[in-house]
Amino acid sequence: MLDIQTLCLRAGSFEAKQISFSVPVGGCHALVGATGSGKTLVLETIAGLRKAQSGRIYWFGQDITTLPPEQRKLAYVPQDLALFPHMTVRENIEYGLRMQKNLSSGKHAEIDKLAHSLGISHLLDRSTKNLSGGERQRTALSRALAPGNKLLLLDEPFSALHEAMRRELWLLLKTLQQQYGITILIVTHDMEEAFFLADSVTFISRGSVVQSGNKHHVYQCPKNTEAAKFFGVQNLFSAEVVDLMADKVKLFCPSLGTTLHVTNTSSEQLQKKSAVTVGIRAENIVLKAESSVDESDHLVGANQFFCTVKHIYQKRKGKILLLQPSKGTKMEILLEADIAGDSFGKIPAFFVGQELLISLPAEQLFLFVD
Ligand SMILES: Nc1ncnc2c1ncn2[C@@H]1O[C@H](COP(=O)(O)OP(=O)(O)OP(=O)(O)O)[C@@H](O)[C@H]1O
Repeated sequence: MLDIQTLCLRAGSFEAKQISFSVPVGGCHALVGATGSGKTLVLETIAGLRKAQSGRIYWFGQDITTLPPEQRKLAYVPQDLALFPHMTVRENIEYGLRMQKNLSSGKHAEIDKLAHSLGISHLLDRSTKNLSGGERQRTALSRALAPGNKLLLLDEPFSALHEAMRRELWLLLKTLQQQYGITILIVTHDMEEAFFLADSVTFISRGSVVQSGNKHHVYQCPKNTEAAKFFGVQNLFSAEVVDLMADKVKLFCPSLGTTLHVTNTSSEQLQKKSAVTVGIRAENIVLKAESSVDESDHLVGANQFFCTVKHIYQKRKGKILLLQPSKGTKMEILLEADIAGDSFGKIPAFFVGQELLISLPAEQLFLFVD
């Protein structure tokens, strides 16, 4: 296991404090957070390029906190890849083994096999200067894996690549992980990448861990408003607690001009009149078919209200609608609804200015006290 225990570090005026998380052997863990939150500094400290102020780093039961980088038995691929431009692809890949004075004829065969697995056999004698982005990534991964270390640290490895190439390399990385039994710690901004590659995630903000755990749990139960925003809860609004019931909490949300019932929430920290934040993912907003809207508006009640369509964005499949609540506080509050292709049977056409009845299902609402 890679076990990071209460790691503290400093770079200039920036401090990362009490960073703790663990990655089981053979697992993949994603370190995520906004730009400047300290992800690279944490990775560099684990790699041994930066000194920890306090805390411990264990890899496979060994305390590696103070070991020099070359004794940590790990591979590190920095954001800029740091390929040697004056060397060929093969010389780059062999570099680590040469440093370890471990380049036997058997190792040459292993490198050929590794290059084959990474699809760069035909590039081995080329200079790294004119490689494409994807070829550079494959070369950097080969160089990292060649010495046979089983812990791979990757700093935003695929961020500069276009979507199709990124997906191809995700699949390649998964295959290599299984083939070579590698444990991976990856820094990424990209939630899709984190969810595709990793089993667990740690979200850090301003140098502190906000939430760490299984990726599904973190996605389904973000700990606070900041984590919710980061994990894709696009719609977040201030509200006030009106009533606490056994199975739900009743809120009033001025910006939406409506009463909301929220289930799936613990009311322990709540009191009547508590200020809270309520949120919903864009894909969980439900549009009601026009035929179900009664002229007397009797359908409009808790969790259901009319909105006007302000903007429509086309997606590859479906649409994003930006909706203004008709009875809200008339501030420029917009709800983002992500309408999948299969909803079009209900409402065949959308247009700006259209009035729609929407529903925010009580069990899909998040409630935060922060
Ligand atoms: N050597 C340094 N001296 C002073 N400050 C530094 C140094 N290195 C990094 N920082 C600062 O520390 C903070 C965290 O940097 P870090 O590179 O870890 O962020 P990050 O989360 O990896 O960001 P990004 O996602 O943009 O790469 C930033 O504010 C950065 O400017």
